Amino acid sequence: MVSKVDAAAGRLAASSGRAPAVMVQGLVKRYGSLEAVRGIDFAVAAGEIFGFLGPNGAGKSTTIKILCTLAQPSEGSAQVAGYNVVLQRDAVRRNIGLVFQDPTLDAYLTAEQNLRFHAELYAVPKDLVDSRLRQVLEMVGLWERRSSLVSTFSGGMQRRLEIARGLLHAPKVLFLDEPTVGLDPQTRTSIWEYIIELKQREDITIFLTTHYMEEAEHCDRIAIIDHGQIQAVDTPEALKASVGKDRVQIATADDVQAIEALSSRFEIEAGMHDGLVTFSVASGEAFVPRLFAELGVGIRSVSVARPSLDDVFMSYTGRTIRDTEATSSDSMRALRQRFRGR
Ligand SMILES: Nc1ncnc2c1ncn2[C@@H]1O[C@H](COP(=O)(O)OP(=O)(O)OP(=O)(O)O)[C@@H](O)[C@H]1O
Repeated sequence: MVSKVDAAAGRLAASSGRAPAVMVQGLVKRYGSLEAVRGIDFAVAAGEIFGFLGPNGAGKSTTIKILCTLAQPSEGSAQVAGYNVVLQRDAVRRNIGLVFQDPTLDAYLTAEQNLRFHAELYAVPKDLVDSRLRQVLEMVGLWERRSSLVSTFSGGMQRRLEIARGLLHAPKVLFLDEPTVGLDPQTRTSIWEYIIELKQREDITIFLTTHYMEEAEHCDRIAIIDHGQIQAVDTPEALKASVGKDRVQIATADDVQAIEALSSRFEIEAGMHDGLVTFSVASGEAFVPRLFAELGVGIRSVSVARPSLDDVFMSYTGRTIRDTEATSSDSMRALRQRFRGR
């Protein structure tokens, strides 16, 4: 029998002409009696930007830890860059880059010294180090600042340098945990420009977590994870289409009467939101003319919104993204220390 993930991986391989960069099959992780990851399956195509979204405690960090070889699965298996994360741990580690949300740079070294140290750790061939160093520093716009101490860098510059460092050893898969958390909107935009450029310039797969819905829009595909299970995996467009309803908000001359009329004439359940009568319909565009013609209550304004990723998230997890603001810094800090100290 062909499993769901095999079928998905087969489609991915056929569409990209290459083996999947990440393959996860029946993955389970238990901490004592707690099942943090409950049998998940997914595949990430080579060259994809794949986003992992989920509320706090959903199992995102646990899954990333397993993929980065920092935790052992209780059941199931995972391959990264073609290597088994349990049986071929060193090969996996050589082929991945990690960027975590907390700074991991040595602030009292220059940008270049930080990168050279990393090159040694990862045994980048000596004759390649100079050219590679220049390439990644230019990519993140820090070549001119290579001799400055990291302590003089802004938060955004440090994050860019972290990304440059994560790329130095030319990993096949780059894991980014909340790459823009804590940064101002302008810096977040510029980090995303680097991520998208990275995908075009380097032959790399990017696996990231984010709780910013507008960032999830940049991903080729998103997996929504909740209570240790994957609730949905698809492109942002397809996920939004799956919600299938537009949100209509109207300002009326009499809101109570309008809500009653929507119920009696159209069998639509409406409520008040932001001081406006609010409801969902399959096609806002088609419904609005009927609304004006048949509601029987004065309408002062109408707005129609297509489903957002927030609506998608809500429909799959029952929570808004605001409830899920990530506070995983402690666990990621521990994870990073273990990885660096190996
Ligand atoms: N080392 C551990 N020992 C015991 N329980 C753990 C351990 N690590 C994680 N958990 C539990 O496993 C579940 C999943 O945690 P995980 O950190 O993977 O979630 P997450 O989606 O990354 O959330 P966050 O964004 O808050 O980090 C949570 O209930 C968490 O408390």
